[in-house]
Amino acid sequence: MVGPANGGRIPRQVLSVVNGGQELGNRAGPGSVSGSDCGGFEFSREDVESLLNERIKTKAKDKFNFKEKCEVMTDYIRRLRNCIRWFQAREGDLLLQLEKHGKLLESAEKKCNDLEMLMSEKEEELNSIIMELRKNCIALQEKFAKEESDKLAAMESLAEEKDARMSAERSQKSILEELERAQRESSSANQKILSLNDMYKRLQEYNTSLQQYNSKLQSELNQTNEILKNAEKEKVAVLENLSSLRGHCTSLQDQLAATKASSNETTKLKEALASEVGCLRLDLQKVRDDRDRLLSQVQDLSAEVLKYKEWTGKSVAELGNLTTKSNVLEATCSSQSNQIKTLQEKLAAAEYKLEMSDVSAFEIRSGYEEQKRVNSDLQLRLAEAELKLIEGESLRKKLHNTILDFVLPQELKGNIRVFCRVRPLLFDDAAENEPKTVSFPTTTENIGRGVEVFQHGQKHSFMFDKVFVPESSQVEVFVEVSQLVQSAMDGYKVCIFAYGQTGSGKTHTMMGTPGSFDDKGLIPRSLEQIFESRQTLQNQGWKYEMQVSMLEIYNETIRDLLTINRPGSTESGTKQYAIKHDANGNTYVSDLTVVDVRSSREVSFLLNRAAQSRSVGKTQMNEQSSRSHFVFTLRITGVNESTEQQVQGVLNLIDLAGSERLSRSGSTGDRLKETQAINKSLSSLSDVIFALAKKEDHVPFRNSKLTYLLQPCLGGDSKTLMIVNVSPAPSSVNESLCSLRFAARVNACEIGTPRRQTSSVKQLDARFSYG
Ligand SMILES: Nc1ncnc2c1ncn2[C@@H]1O[C@H](COP(=O)(O)OP(=O)(O)OP(=O)(O)O)[C@@H](O)[C@H]1O
Repeated sequence: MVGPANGGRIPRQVLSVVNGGQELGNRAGPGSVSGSDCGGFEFSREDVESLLNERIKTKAKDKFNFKEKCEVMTDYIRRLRNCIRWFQAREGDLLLQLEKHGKLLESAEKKCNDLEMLMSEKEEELNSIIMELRKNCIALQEKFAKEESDKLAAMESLAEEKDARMSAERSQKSILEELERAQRESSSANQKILSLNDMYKRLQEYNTSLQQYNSKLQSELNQTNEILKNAEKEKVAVLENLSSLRGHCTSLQDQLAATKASSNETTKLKEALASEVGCLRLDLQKVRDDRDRLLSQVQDLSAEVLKYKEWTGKSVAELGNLTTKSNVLEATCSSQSNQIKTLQEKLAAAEYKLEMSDVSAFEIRSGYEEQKRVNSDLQLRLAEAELKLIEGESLRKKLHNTILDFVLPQELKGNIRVFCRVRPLLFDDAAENEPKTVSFPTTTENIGRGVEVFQHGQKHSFMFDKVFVPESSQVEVFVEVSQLVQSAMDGYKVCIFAYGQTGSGKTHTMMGTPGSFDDKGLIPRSLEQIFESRQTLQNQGWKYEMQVSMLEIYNETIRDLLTINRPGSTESGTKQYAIKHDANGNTYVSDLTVVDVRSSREVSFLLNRAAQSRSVGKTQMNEQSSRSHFVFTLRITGVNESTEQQVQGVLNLIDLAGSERLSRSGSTGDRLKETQAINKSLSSLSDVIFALAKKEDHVPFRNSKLTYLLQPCLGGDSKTLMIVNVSPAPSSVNESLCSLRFAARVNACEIGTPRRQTSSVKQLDARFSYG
């Protein structure tokens, strides 16, 4: 290819032509040189070629577009031609129409002139009307102005009314809201009323069902009481039967033994007689042999005599000798015959005797067999009776611990029950001329349960589970608690404590008068009952082990009352006894002496020993006042191997130190300290009881040794009885009221539910504990 003569460069003007007259300055790439710098040769050949190619491409595109445009234009021209043709065809019609329209236009012009005339007339008319209207308008404007002012006033009043209406609307709205609320409330109240009615109905139904249940319970109770009575009667009858059977059995056994002895004797006699008969038979044989021998001798001698008689020549002397010899022999022979006779008689008698003894031996043997049969019969009946007794006893236990507790509601009202005992007036009380301060209501519902105290002419009434009047004996008090004591044998933790002011009769109630049969207190009586019942239950396969410990809490210090102090030893006084509760709810005191006991006599001995170690002192109110809390604990472990049952009961009997007011007790020095310690621990006891009653999260058991020791009895699952002792002395009325108020609050408490501690024999835990 031949390029331009300027070395392949194309002048800018040429490019401009190629490019359709467009300037290419703005297309210059990097490295291009401006025209002024290069004397008109600005672009390279390649650039131009690419530009040309581009231009060719656009031209080709434009050509294509132009073609399209041509086609459109051709079509357009064709349609225009069609139109022209159509117009040419319609030209005549259109001319005719034009003419018609000219005429019409003329008539219209005419009409228009007429109308103009009419219009001018009308204009005049209208002008007059307008004038009139203007006048009217002015009048109307005046009226309008008036109306306007009226309107303004009306608007103002309207605005006022609007405000009023708004406020009325607002108040209406609020009233409506209130109404709505009231309606809602009313509907909810209605609903409530409905639900209350429903609830009332349900309550009524519940009430009737409760009443039915109550009457059912009552009838069940009556039935159970009947059953209990019958069981008791049966038990008594069985016991009587058993004892008579036992008596009969022992007499039969005695008879049997006597019969056996007489049978032995008879056998021995028979054997002696048999040996005697043997001897006699031997003798007889001997005598018979002798007799035979002698007879043969006599015969020989007789033959000799005959021979001698024949012999006449023999001497007479010799003959005489022989005769005497023969006589002697005959005499011997006859005496021996006699002997034989007597021996035969003796033998016959012995043989008769032997026969008789054989008969009597047979009779005795048959009698013995008969006795044996009767005896086994009796043994069977005895076993049956014992079985019945066991069943009766277990029924008693069941009834006692479920139904009785349900009815006399230790389990319904919690584990604390309260008895009150008012002691008789003592000589020291010196109240002869003073009016009585304590009395007992006699109404049916209060009798035996109510007590009234009069202070400054005002009556204060109290109700407890049981109230003992001054005339009540120790036995009467014990009868009421004996069932509770029995519970300890059945595996319950039982705690009985006496509370009251100093000199009110706590020690009398708990310990009584030592050595007196009638005045024995709860502790010795309980122990007697427990050991008696241990004896009875032994026949049913129960084996009980008892352990005793006794301690006192004096000035917040524990003292072991069973420790054997050598003279001068202060071991017990210095030892630190720690109260511990383990994970199983058992409480024990470290290092405390625990003694195994087998009889109530052993316990009495220990009680005497403890009584000698107790801290007692004299106060203005009591000659022999207990200055410490005395805690007697009997742990009972019973195992029945035949039924594989095991029970663990604890009996805590507590004689609390007397509450007293410092002013009245006349305490000073050590006594004052004692009294303060006593009062502190008693107030801790009341704090604990009230915290439990209120079901508070924290119960201050640790505030005193007494409450910490009794923690399982107070807060746990034990059966607790508080006996509040009251003095009827008018001088003690304030203290009596305090004690009774405290007891009444305790009585109203509902704490815990008693639980029996039973397990299988394998789970036996022999450790000593308080609860
Ligand atoms: N029920 C009663 N019948 C007869 N006498 C009684 C009775 N109760 C108490 N007494 C007599 O009252 C006196 C004081 O009784 P007791 O020592 O038992 O009181 P206390 O409450 O234990 O006193 P303290 O707290 O000071 O030890 C004693 O002489 C006791 O014999």
